[in-house]
Amino acid sequence: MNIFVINSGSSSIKYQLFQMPSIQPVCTGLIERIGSVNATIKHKTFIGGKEDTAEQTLPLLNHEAGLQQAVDLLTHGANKVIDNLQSIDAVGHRVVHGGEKFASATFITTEVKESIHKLFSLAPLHNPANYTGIEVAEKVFTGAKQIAIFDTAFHQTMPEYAFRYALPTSLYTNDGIRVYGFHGTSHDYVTKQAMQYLQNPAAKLISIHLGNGCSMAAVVGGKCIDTSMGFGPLAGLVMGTRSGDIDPSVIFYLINELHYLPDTVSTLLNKQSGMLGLTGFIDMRDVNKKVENGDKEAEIACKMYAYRIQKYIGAYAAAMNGLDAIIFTAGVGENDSSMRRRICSNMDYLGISIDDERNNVRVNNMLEINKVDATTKVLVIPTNEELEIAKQCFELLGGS
Ligand SMILES: Nc1ncnc2c1ncn2[C@@H]1O[C@H](COP(=O)(O)OP(=O)(O)O)[C@@H](O)[C@H]1O
Ligand SMILES: CC(=O)OP(=O)(O)O
Ligand SMILES: [Mg+2]
Repeated sequence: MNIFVINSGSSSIKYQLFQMPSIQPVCTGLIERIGSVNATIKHKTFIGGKEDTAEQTLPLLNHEAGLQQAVDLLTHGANKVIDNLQSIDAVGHRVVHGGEKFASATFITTEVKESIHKLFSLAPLHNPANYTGIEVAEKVFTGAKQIAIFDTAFHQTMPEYAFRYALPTSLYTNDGIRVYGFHGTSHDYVTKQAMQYLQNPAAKLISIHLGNGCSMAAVVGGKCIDTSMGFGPLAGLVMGTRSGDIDPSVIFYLINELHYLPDTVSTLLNKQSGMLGLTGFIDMRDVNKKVENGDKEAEIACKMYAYRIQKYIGAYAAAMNGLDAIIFTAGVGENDSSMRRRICSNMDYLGISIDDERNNVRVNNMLEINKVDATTKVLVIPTNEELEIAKQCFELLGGS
């Protein structure tokens, strides 16, 4: 069964084609800097044990243009992997916000699309791009089932005392204002890997997803009990362009005293804050270069980024009344050993202590980086949201 997975981010698209039940992709792709004249596409194919990569830089003004390009690469040129688009049986879409409605993989109908559309304002960097992905896929993969996998679904197991805000009850019951949580597919994937590795199906785990968006989840026995993002993907950790937790009084001050408009505040917190606001750079590799050159602002930004994560680790160890392992994943979590070192410093009270030599090893699969005698495991686990999405689609379609 051919399953094509689309993971549309704010400025990137990741895609993978699987011939399920094989979990080895036939091809993978990464399109970055969408919205610019210097967008890049990296299209990798894995056929007959041979890996091939095609790379190009081109103008891509929006997600639609990006997806069209990906579709062309699937069916044309030296790196094509299928003869025609009709051979795709299902398209799995990562959808960031699904509200309270969706707790598992869902066939996309007009009503499902409406629900995704209604949530645009709560996930402004993501749901519009996810929606475009669905519309394009419906047009080009006309023979395929369209399936949505929601970032919010994994967090639906949170207890009510963890997902409610202390606001008047009607704002929850009538208006759905509560914690939803995001990156669920990633937290689900890496915690399952960790449980298997630890051979402990009841493990108390903290999953730390550090990409452009960053979030953490406390997971006991495979079930999420708390997470750092909230009503939208803006709360919690310091991110590439998002502020994470701030006192809501700041927003009133911006509006009432500094005369910001609500939309300008939204843009400020979603697109101009985080590492970008603190250092002028979104990409942690650029921030790290500034730190190496002795830049004080970049140093304090990295300290803030790590300190926020340390505080959440403490909170989640308390929430779970114990801790077996913490997991680092996504772009920064998987690749940035200096940030992992910062986060794991002065955490021996919680049994967290990393081995510098192991922390600096670079591999593409799971790595245990704690000292051998540390009581809490520290694992680096590459996430694979696309594979998890393909598996959930396959299951929904009756495969096993
Ligand atoms: N070698 C590296 N060192 C530090 N950070 C890295 C490295 N490689 C990637 N990153 C970070 O990973 C981020 C992207 O992570 P990713 O999980 O792909 O994010 P997203 O899915 O949100 O686009 C980049 O912004 C960059 O900061
Ligand atoms: C929800 C979210 O922040 O996703 P991403 O990290 O892909 O931007
Ligand atoms: Mg991501």
